[in-house]
Amino acid sequence: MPERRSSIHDTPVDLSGWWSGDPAARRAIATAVDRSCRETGFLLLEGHGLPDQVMDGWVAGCDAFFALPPAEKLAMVLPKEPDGNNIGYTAFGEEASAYTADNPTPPDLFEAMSFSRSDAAGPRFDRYRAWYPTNVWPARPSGWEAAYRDYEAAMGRVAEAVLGAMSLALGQGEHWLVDLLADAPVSTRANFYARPAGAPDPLPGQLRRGAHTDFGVLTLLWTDGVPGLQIRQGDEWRSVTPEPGQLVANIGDLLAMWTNDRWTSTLHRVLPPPSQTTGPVVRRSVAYFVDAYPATLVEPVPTCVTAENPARFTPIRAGDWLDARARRQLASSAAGAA
Ligand SMILES: O=C(O)CCC(=O)C(=O)O
Ligand SMILES: [Fe+2]
Repeated sequence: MPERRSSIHDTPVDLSGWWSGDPAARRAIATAVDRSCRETGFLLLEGHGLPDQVMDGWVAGCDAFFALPPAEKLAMVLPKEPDGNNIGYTAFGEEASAYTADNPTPPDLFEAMSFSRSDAAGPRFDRYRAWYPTNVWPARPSGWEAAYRDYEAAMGRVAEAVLGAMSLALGQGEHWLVDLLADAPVSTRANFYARPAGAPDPLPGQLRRGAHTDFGVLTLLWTDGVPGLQIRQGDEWRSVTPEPGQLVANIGDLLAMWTNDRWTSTLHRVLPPPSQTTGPVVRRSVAYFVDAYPATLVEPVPTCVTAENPARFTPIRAGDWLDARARRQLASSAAGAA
């Protein structure tokens, strides 16, 4: 039976009109973004301007890193910041995303490597330095940091366009989110989901990535096209499988709060390969997370609050929200674990 794909496949959002600056083209994109954000909180992006060779260069470095001997990768496990952003290597079995949604499960079947924005200099960042760690690069693969810089700059432009369209859609003027998030923590996480040949089937309830919502404002996701990502729609899980060249965008908890739930922060997960798969199945993804400056107060915007739909959230500082959510995803903090 063909897997049930999400309706977002029928209505990808084409950003190509954004780059001309034409106000009518920008408004049309904002309308499309608003529709997708209301319906699913997930968008497929085309015309996003991220050059293939930039993404390919970055992903080639990620592949080379994950292929290193385990000891070399484990040397990149860095101390966890109790309040702040974490960079470095996440070993297989270290995290379970579903804990953040109050659903204890066995650990997720992935490893990851995370990086922070590399332009966070100055007093405003120093005040919250733990949220803006300085990236640490392994000796191998060579050239990976340079590839990151190119990727980071190009993805930053995509994020600006999407945030601009979102701001217009919310009736706030196109610079609203871009300005509000100029100093936000931004992180990139390369995910590597390896199932070696002959691996035992996962434990009951064990996924490549457990069901969770993203904590921040906006996530831009590249995947290699290998299926697995699903989003929750009513009572169903629907598959999201971008075509080559498409990016996935989804909103996180903080934007759901800012929009007073006009846009939803949708539960999503990554399934393992079908049981009794004998050969190896690798899946790779790269997530670019835009959060919000820790001191920023997040509260429903006036354009999303009416007499019939009063504010559903009390104001919360972004840092308090992000920190509470991040603490819960370490496997060791699971309900019932030590
Ligand atoms: O690998 C994927 O497709 C999704 C990863 C994800 O949800 C995340 O990193 O938050
Ligand atoms: Fe996610």
